[in-house]
Amino acid sequence: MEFEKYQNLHTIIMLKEVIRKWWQAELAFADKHGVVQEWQRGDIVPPNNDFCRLSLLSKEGGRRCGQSVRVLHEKFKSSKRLRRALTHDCHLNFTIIGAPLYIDNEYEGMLFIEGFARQAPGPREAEVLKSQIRELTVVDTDLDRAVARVPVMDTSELGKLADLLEFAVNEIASYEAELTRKDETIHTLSNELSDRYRFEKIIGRSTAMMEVFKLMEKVANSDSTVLINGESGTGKELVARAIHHNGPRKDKPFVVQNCSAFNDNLLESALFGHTRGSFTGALRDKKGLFEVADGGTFFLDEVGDMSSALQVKLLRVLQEGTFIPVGGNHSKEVDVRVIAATHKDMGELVKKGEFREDLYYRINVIRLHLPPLRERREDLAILIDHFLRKHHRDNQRTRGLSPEALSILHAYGWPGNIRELENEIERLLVLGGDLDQIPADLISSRIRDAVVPGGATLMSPMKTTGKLNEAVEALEREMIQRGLVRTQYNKSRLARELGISRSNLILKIAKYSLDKGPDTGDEAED
Ligand SMILES: Nc1ncnc2c1ncn2[C@@H]1O[C@H](COP(=O)(O)OP(=O)(O)OP(=O)(O)O)[C@@H](O)[C@H]1O
Repeated sequence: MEFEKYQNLHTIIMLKEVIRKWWQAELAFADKHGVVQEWQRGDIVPPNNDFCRLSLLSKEGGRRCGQSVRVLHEKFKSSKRLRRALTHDCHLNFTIIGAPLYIDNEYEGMLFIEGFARQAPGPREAEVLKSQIRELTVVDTDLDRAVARVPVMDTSELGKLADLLEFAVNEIASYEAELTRKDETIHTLSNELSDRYRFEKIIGRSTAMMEVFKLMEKVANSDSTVLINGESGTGKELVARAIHHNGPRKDKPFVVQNCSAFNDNLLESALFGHTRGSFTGALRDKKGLFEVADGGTFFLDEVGDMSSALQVKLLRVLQEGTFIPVGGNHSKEVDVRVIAATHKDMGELVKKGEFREDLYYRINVIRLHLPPLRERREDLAILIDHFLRKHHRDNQRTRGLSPEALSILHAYGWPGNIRELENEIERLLVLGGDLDQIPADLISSRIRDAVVPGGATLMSPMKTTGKLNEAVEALEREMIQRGLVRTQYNKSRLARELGISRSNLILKIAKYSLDKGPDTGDEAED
């Protein structure tokens, strides 16, 4: 379960605010394996308690913090009867309080707050704390001040916090129950819809696509000519096929020709066929595609690119159902439904005299406009999901995209529309096939750079006022700190990612006291 999707719940936003304001603490979530995904990703909001901050941001300390959270998680996991908030003392002897989240009677993880003492540390406890933290990391803070600032919570405060946490998990559970109810309704509705429309390969829930489906349903059973208008990659051919396969001509051929693919002579011969000897190389009679499509549907893509001579011939087929092959004397008769498509503004072409007005009115009987992906962003999530399933190979491990990868895909403009999206997802599945989640750094640099220039990650908003050099240092420190956690302290890899030398990175790590000391030699790849 992804906790990210609850971050925007009004209740969770309010609770986070209240907890920050009254207890200067951060609400966090450990998943059903006891893992705090945000910590794992290096997305650590520095806690108010300096000891916890120092510990969480150091390698060994971070491991121990995770371990302490897991102990409380194991308690919940071991018994379904434990539904109320519980506390546990962490490796630094501070309290963690957590409440289990149950969805559909299944344990899904716990919400927790950590890092406060039940009473102010006495001199002996203070000494123990100081020496514990010095063992874990290089200390950049006045520890006596840190001891004095340790947040303290008495039993009655703790009770309030427990109530809030229990309230939050109940809110999430009811939200999920509501979603499941909605999903079931949508499922039933969409089953009914797909029975009616049977356009199941065309994915889209946006209002714009619903209009398209409605119109498709109307035109599928008629014989009218349809003009599909839309940018490249918006699904014009897919829609044309669906109209054909859902209409009375479905058992007859569906033929496709792109009118911009050939020169005029070749296109004429491809469309209408030719007779033997009609031009050099015409060794025998050849059927044209209109004849091949007889009884079925002819999809003429990029119809706006047709020359005026061919426009006349097309008009004749549409009006009379007849044509004369290249070099022939006799006209042939066919029964073909034409679906034309273009990415151009046909009205404009008519105005400029580049497209015959009579032909335009003949093919523009029913106009179906396919909106570009950037105008129906609400379809992005289901399209991504659809392509992940479509291109997922059997026994492939990956379950989906990381939250950061998803945010980048959602922020991108998709000039190449659905084709571009499909290609990108297919590529990501190939590259990230063995990873649980596909990380953002596998996304094509073209897309990443368009969203976050320079390849930076999507970070929390930075300070935009104050001294520039301080802000730059703060950003540098944050990028290195998160990068160290993300790469599990693999400095060579991080230096490569940041585009600096390894020795420069080590200098910066020392400058910002981000490591415990000299290399321990236990890095994954160094
Ligand atoms: N709504 C959709 N749901 C699922 N797949 C889609 C959808 N729209 C398009 N696709 C997929 O995107 C790709 C491009 O679609 P298609 O070839 O129909 O676009 P087009 O508008 O005809 O493009 P062009 O104008 O460049 O020929 C195809 O693989 C198609 O299956």
